[in-house]
Amino acid sequence: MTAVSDVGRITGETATDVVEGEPLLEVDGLKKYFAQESGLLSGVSIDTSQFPPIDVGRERVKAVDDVSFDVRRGETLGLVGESGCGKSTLGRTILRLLEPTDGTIAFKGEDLAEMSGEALREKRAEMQMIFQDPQASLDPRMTVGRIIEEPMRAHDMLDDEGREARAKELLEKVGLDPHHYERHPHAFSGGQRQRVNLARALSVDPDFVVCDEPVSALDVSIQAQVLNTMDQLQDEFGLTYLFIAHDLSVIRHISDRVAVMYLGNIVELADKEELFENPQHPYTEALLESIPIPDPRKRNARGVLEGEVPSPVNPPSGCRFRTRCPRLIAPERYALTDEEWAHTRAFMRAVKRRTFEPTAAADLEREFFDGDLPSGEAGEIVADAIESIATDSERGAAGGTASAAADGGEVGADAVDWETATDLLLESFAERSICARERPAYEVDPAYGSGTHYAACHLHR
Ligand SMILES: Nc1ncnc2c1ncn2[C@@H]1O[C@H](COP(=O)(O)OP(=O)(O)OP(=O)(O)O)[C@@H](O)[C@H]1O
Repeated sequence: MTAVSDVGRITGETATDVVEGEPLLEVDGLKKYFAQESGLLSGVSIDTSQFPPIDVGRERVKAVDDVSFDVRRGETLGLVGESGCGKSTLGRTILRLLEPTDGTIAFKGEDLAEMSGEALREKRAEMQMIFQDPQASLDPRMTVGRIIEEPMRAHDMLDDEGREARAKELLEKVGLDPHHYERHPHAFSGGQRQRVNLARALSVDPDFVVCDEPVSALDVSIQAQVLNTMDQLQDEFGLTYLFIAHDLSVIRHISDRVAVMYLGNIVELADKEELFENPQHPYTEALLESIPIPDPRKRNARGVLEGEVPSPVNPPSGCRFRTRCPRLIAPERYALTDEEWAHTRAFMRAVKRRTFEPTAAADLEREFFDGDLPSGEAGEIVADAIESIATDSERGAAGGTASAAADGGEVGADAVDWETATDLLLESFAERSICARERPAYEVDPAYGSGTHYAACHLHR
């Protein structure tokens, strides 16, 4: 049970309106697009849903694109994903530090997305944010006492004396010496400064705190101490956390449930143990496999995420992870065996990334297909792709690749037509996969506990 300390009770209202375990925050269909000014031509996009259909100079960065989840009172929901996948934007949009493009953000049943002016200002006391860089977020000219009192002053809470008493009490609660009330931020270490930030966030007695990479800038040894303090404060103050981090070991330490974000979407959400022990999305699996393994003999077992995160301006259709996914699903039309598809997929990825030196067609067939191309239409497509890149093929004569034949019909490694092969393979296989056609959203049976396990992957269809 959560015990709310006296220092927490200054507004006379302690979120008793939402019972522990019930949703405190319900996010539905949330989008945050940024307009991005860009170069003359790169900025021209065609949007047939409007008139005129051409939109000049404005591209939209789809940082958060249709995200739905809830955060239950008293829990810590971890939010993890690679850099640039939209975690900070999601956290800030929820707190209305950024204007949402679409969707609802229900906090204790009231839609923050619709709120403005005084109503929103009042709500802000109930929701606070802690940022990554404790240095940058503390004004060096102010004493820590004043820094902690600032939000109380902004929300007209208590009188001068009351604020000072509360600031000193909070210093103690976050593990600092109340006598340091008059000190300036520079007198504190990084970990201590983050504790000052915690005290400041708690000063207005919030129910909900978005913590954006709060320990990423700290030494590993200090991280655990600050996380433990955050844990204690959560119990004592009855707090609910949305905890953003790219570091899975930090997420594992602090979270009750974990949401995994990729390119503006939540791709998996489950109880912590379920997510770590029974991951069901290939992106989550890849993230877990890329946790550094201390034992150097096991390093080769590490999975590595291939390629770059695509641009959020023009994200892939269907499942956003499909362009990097090692488990892309075969298009139904070819009726490939698992082995044929595994070979085809590996070949397609290798061609796309140009990870091999082209050789004779028979060598490529041996290397990628054990000398045995898939049967039927798929096999013909693969044979055509091989034809485009093999060093012994008659590309010019086949008429497929004019560039190869342009200099006297000499076909060598430099005339290899990677582009034709890549386009052919991607159009025939990747673009015809269900992964490219439909956005996945499934619930799977949990192996650990009984919590809901959401996995946005068509492997669960
Ligand atoms: N003000 C902005 N204008 C345009 N694009 C933005 C803006 N803020 C963020 N973005 C873009 O939105 C995407 C998501 O960024 P965001 O910072 O939310 O990701 P993140 O997962 O928090 O990454 P990091 O951990 O690196 O902060 C990125 O492509 C980023 O470049």
